[in-house]
Amino acid sequence: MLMKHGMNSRFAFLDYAKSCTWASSPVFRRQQFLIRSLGSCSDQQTKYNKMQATKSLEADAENILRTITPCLDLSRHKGQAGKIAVIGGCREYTGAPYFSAISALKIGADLSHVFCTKDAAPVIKSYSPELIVHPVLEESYSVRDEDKRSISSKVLAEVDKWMERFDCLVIGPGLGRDPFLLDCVSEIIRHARQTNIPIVIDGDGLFLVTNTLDLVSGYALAVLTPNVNEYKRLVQKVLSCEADDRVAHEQLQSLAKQIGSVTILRKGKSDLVSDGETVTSVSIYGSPRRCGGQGDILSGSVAVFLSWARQHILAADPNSNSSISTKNPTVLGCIAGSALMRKAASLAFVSKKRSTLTGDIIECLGRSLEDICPA
Ligand SMILES: NC(=O)C1=CN([C@@H]2O[C@H](COP(=O)(O)OP(=O)(O)OC[C@H]3O[C@@H](n4cnc5c(N)ncnc54)[C@H](O)[C@@H]3O)[C@@H](O)[C@H]2O)[C@@H](O)CC1
Ligand SMILES: Nc1ncnc2c1ncn2[C@@H]1O[C@H](COP(=O)(O)OP(=O)(O)OP(=O)(O)O)[C@@H](O)[C@H]1O
Ligand SMILES: [Mg+2]
Repeated sequence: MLMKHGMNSRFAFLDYAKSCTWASSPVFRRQQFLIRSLGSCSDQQTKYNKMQATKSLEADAENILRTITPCLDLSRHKGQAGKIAVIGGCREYTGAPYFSAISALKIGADLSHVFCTKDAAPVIKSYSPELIVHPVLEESYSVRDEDKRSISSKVLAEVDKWMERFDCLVIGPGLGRDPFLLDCVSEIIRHARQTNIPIVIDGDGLFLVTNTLDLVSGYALAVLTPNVNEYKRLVQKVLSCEADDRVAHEQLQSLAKQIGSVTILRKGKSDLVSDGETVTSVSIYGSPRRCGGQGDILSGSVAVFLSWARQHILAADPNSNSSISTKNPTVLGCIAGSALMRKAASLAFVSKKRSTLTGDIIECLGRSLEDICPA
């Protein structure tokens, strides 16, 4: 019907449809949503056709994971398999940055740093001697108003000393929502962009970015990993409507496009990944256990695979037939990170069932990668 009349008569179409029972059908409501979200520009018909044609293809996740994971080679030196930094960890949350940073190491990164508040640092250090922990962030309660400017510069200088060494930053696990701390983290994001360091934004980092979209808008090396709540807030803010599962793929694609250049990994029963151009799903494995902390594992996992995907693409023979080397590395990183996290969760669930915790899943990361891509 819509195609027959063309988009010029879309309002006539809506009027007609409202008057019949079909107007209350899910198909009609879905079309209405699409039409509204297209705006009123002249190439609506093309846009509409494109959106109708948007198919979320299930990713060939294991193949991607196998292709981008670097070989273990005696000639390589420390650091070449990845240096990751997590910006997060405050008085309330010390588990989240730990889960993210330790997951990066367990998957195969060489070094994993955590930049957190002074209170959180000794706690995070006590979980593991493997992590390099920097107690540099400050929350409002410990800073006088007159000192805010100088402390903010100090925080930034501390992080900047290290910035260029990192292959990827994960911003947000257990960060908290203190306004002064978030202001400092905004500056860290700006510096990461200037230095072209990829960033994975999760947890409270998404709270910050949702309220200040400019921080990531137009940055192709930014990945957002929202859970259900975080996704709803992003959709409300950016698309001015409610998240709607009936048009999940189109909505995700519009969201990524509207924010500009970023890649979004929407977590859920199936993980959906879009950079605004394509939408891909990862539905393999997974577990029915929903303990907190699995998203933190995912953020560390995506950071490592994103770094490996970039390395793989840089080293790829331009004449090779591998279609993977022509893909967006942020999308590849999301697909591989998601698949590995879901496989580890399913393995942990087989042995731990209802008592599966995040630590159990982390313990399964190595075996999961080994099953797919033997060392
Ligand atoms: N062991 C740990 O330290 C863990 C810490 N975590 C951290 O906990 C923090 C919060 O993550 P969640 O996954 O719980 O985040 P959610 O956004 O899913 O929920 C946070 C809380 O905010 C509430 N909320 C919903 N909408 C809101 C709005 N518009 N404004 C303010 N609050 C709203 C929710 O009801 C919920 O109670 C993050 O920093 C996250 O990284 C989690 O990763 C879980 C594990
Ligand atoms: N219903 C589901 N079925 C299967 N897997 C799921 C389901 N929901 C989420 N997951 C998987 O769990 C992982 C974490 O997603 P989740 O939505 O729990 O993140 P989160 O809320 O940010 O976690 P965190 O507690 O670490 O903050 C994702 O990789 C996703 O694939
Ligand atoms: Mg989370």
